[in-house]
Amino acid sequence: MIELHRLTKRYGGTTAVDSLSFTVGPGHVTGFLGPNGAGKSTTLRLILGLDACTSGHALINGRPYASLSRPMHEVGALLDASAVHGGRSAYNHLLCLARTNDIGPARVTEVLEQVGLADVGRKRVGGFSLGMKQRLGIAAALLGDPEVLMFDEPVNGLDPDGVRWIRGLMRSLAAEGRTILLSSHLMSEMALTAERIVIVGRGRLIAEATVAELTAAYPSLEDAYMALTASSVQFGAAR
Ligand SMILES: Nc1ncnc2c1ncn2[C@@H]1O[C@H](COP(=O)(O)OP(=O)(O)OP(=O)(O)O)[C@@H](O)[C@H]1O
Repeated sequence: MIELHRLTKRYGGTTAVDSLSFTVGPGHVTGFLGPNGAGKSTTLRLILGLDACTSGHALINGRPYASLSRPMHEVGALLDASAVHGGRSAYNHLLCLARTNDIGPARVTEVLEQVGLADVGRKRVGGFSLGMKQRLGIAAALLGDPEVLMFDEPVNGLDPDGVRWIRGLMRSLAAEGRTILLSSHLMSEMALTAERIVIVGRGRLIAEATVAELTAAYPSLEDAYMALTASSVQFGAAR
């Protein structure tokens, strides 16, 4: 479970996350939506302790990230697939991560197979396509077999086969009773993958509802999103 209590982050005069409170429960995929600059990535970074919050707090299974003794066993995340050392092989990249959390090499082989990278595991990550790097980032998130998983735009760069694979993976991880928070701008994918939706705009909570509730109230999830975020879009192009 992920719990946010009045989470706030200011960067100078910019309030990226503004007193944000919501809970992400286990057993289903929760979609995390919002316009560009709404504060989604900042929120994910705050949950993972990669950035210090200004006030409020975020808890993973009831505890702040910093107090988790073996964090990869509790929470896994894909935030930025390109944040990998290009000179290392996929296998070695994962092995380095695994060692920091007492995870053995057999698990590295297992997750490489799970994400479809077993055949290129010994190749340098620098030569990987964006889609391959996304798969590697997902493998890293899965390494510790965590109960809580967070993915920021995981389908970026994936081919249609990969997009379908991600959809199935997210749903099966949720069906295993895990807590899945999935950030994406692809409404059609979100409608097929998520059961619950959290929408933010300008750092604030706009809506928290099931996909079924939103699609009952609006013609589609995309229509619901457009209506609910209409006054929160900061970077709309001239029409
Ligand atoms: N390190 C930082 N320093 C200063 N401002 C930042 C920093 N990180 C984020 N911001 C600002 O915080 C706000 C929220 O950004 P964030 O990246 O969290 O939004 P987002 O919802 O993930 O956007 P997108 O959908 O475009 O990825 C933006 O105004 C952004 O410019």
